[in-house]
Amino acid sequence: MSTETLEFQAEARQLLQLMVHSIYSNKDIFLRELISNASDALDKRRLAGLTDAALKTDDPHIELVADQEARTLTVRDNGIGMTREEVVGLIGTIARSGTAELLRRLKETKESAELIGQFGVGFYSTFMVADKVTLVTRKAGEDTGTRWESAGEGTYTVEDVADAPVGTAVTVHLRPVNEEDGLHDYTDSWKIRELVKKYSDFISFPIRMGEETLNSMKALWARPRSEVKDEEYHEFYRHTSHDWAEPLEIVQMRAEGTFEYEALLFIPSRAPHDLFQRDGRRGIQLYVKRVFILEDSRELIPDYLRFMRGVVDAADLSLNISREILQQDRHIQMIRRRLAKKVLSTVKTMMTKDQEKYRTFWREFGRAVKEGLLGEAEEQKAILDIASFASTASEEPTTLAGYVGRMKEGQEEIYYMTGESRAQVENSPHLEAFKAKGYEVLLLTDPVDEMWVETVPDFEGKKFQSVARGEVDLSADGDEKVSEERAGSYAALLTWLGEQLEEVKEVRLSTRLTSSPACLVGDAGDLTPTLEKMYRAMGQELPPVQRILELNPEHPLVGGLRAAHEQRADDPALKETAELLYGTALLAEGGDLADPARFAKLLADRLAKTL
Ligand SMILES: Nc1ncnc2c1ncn2[C@@H]1O[C@H](COP(=O)(O)OP(=O)(O)OP(=O)(O)O)[C@@H](O)[C@H]1O
Repeated sequence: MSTETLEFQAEARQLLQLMVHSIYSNKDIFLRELISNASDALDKRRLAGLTDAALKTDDPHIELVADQEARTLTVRDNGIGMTREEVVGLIGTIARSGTAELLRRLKETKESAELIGQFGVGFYSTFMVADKVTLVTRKAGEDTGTRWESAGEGTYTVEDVADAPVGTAVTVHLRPVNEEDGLHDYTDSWKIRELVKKYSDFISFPIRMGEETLNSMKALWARPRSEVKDEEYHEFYRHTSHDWAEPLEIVQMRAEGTFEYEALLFIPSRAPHDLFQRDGRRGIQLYVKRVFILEDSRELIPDYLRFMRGVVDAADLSLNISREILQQDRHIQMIRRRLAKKVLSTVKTMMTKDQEKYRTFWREFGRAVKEGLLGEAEEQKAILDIASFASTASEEPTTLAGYVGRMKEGQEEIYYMTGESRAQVENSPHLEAFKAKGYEVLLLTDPVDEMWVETVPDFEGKKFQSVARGEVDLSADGDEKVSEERAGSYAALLTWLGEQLEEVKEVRLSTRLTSSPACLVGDAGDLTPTLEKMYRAMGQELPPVQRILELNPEHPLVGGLRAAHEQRADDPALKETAELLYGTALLAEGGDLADPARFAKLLADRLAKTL
């Protein structure tokens, strides 16, 4: 095939623009990106060689060649290489799903360097230092190679080459040195040594310059923590996670005995953009005796900790292990449990040692971690210990231990209210009496909250009790309970209302209200309105969930309605009042009226009469 000139895909072009105008202040990183890609390609070739011996190489390595006269730096690997189609598909376009989102956010924010790092631009970073980049590659097992070249401006060329060795060579035609602009002399062997040492020391293949090997190739997870500099951990994190920001915490683990493994995990400092996407990236890299085996092994960490990054190196697995086998392997399941436990205990330590860090952790990942509450009892307990929730006590979230510590005398249960937002929940009528009497209520507004409160029985023996469900009795001494006498005087109204309002299954007097006339509550096992909505949104057919209408006998509207009902039970206007009362209760908790137009008309007619 002859030379073709092709256009970069629109998104790729935009990213390139950002690179050419160099938004990173640190331009040095292009080298680690190229080395990182070369290392990945060598991993892939080794894996391919396991099934097809013809693809093997005896001496996998990365080679750096600087030419001071020509002002070029070449990074060459004898890895898997690319076909012509792959070059066009992988280098000319950006397939990653987050890119559109990234570009949208880049337009909105100034922290572009950080953002970009979160998504990783890899190869394109070369255009920060180059005015032209040439890539020559041949895929292992193919006869023809491909030459790709671009000045980073909109187009690139591709052509076949006959004599390329297997692997990939990227030649960066360097722009003039400009120290002020952070553009160093990348043909200087000292500079190259420094950068390799700094960013790529842990790469497990030799990085050579001439006869010299520049990196130590030591697996970081195999070295004692005291011997490894934080920067080294951070570089390694960056290599495995493609996250620009420093990790929040490092979690290291080693197990000896019948099944040996080492783990070096990182808690990122912020949630990845795809944390809640089904096809989002998750999982941990699996190594076997220092040899890379699998990317993103979901089997190694429970799903609720899917944001964790890092490496597990297991000594006793086969190098040929497949995902299918991993899923069933007993040892892998054990590793997963142990890692989860270790991560949770690390966070627990963080809570006492570094509050700020803990708060960041929970803010970024709490929503995912809470999914673990739907799992096994042992994990539930560990997660409840590190969880925080919004609460009526303060603007800051509280831990459950904190809540229990503030419980009022005689209070047996942990009160909570679920809903869609803090504002909606906090102002809902159900909370009135709790607020008035100084009971703290947890405000649970994540979708997963609706579910775990159903399955988690208690925290330290204190049951979770919804303030919007079942009967509540806030009166330790009984004086606030609805007296028999009062109940009797309302009996007729309650029965009548029950007949008028088809939507409710019962009408009763309430002790949870102080200023609102009415509210809607559920029975203990009933679906909450939010859950009902969620199920419907997922396409499930449900019979309408009937709730209980609770009335505040202290409210003039309720008192007035009783008096009116005694005098003229068959007045049709009373039925409308009942409807308005019900509709108001629904609106107050943020619910949706079945027939808003009818409600609006009834209300407008009533208001007109008051003028
Ligand atoms: N030296 C190489 N050998 C073989 N394939 C390569 C090489 N460099 C890049 N590629 C291919 O091109 C793709 C795109 O590379 P690029 O550096 O832009 O992104 P990435 O490495 O996938 O992501 P990130 O930058 O986040 O690490 C790679 O995923 C890989 O498939």
